[in-house]
Amino acid sequence: MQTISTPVKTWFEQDLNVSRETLDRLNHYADLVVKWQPRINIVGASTAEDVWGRHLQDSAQLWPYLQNIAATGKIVDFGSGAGFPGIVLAILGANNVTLMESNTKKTVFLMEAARVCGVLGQTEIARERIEAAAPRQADVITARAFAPLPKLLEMGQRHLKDGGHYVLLKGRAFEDELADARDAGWTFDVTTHASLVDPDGVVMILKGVGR
Ligand SMILES: C[S@@+](CC[C@H](N)C(=O)[O-])C[C@H]1O[C@@H](n2cnc3c(N)ncnc32)[C@H](O)[C@@H]1O
Repeated sequence: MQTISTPVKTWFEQDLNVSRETLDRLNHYADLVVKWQPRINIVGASTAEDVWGRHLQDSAQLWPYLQNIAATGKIVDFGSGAGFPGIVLAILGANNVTLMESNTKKTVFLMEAARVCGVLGQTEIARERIEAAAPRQADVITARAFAPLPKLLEMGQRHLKDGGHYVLLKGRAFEDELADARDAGWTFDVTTHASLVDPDGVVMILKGVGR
């Protein structure tokens, strides 16, 4: 079992109000990430020591911004890697999550994680390059540590349905990325919320994206 600090556990139990069963599934997932880490380097080795704080909570902090669409809406997670945030969102209750990941070893891990965590029926694991994949008609596109904003929007618009939006985890360069996206001709309404995990990072929500 991976160590979970008291504040992180309290946040999951009280702020997210997750059930015992969901916490157990997240525990299975955390164990699997750490077990596979030496084999395929799915997360940074140093971050595997605090998989709950660095990866699970970081991903789960998106949940309050997605909860209202998660039952029926389609979430497409770009460059899911080990499943952050896509697998975490499925465990929390998102019913229709597409995990787009081009690396074969990572998609093998994602299949195993989805099976072990009981979310295979809620997830599509797409071993594809996002630029080449068939349009997915997403209600929401999520991404963490995937690509700078102009590139992400370039790839995303084809997969987003009319009226869809982005919910992104962004690091300290988020203001520069917003400026770069505007310089590239993108228009959007943006809201940012301080990250609970990265002192310089934000949850970034982009609506009405166009060019
Ligand atoms: C830095 S990792 C981040 C993984 C995960 N989102 C996380 O936060 O831990 C970026 C991932 O995007 C995947 N990726 C990069 N370009 C891609 C593309 N064009 N299509 C699909 N996946 C891509 C890589 O294989 C890699 O697993």
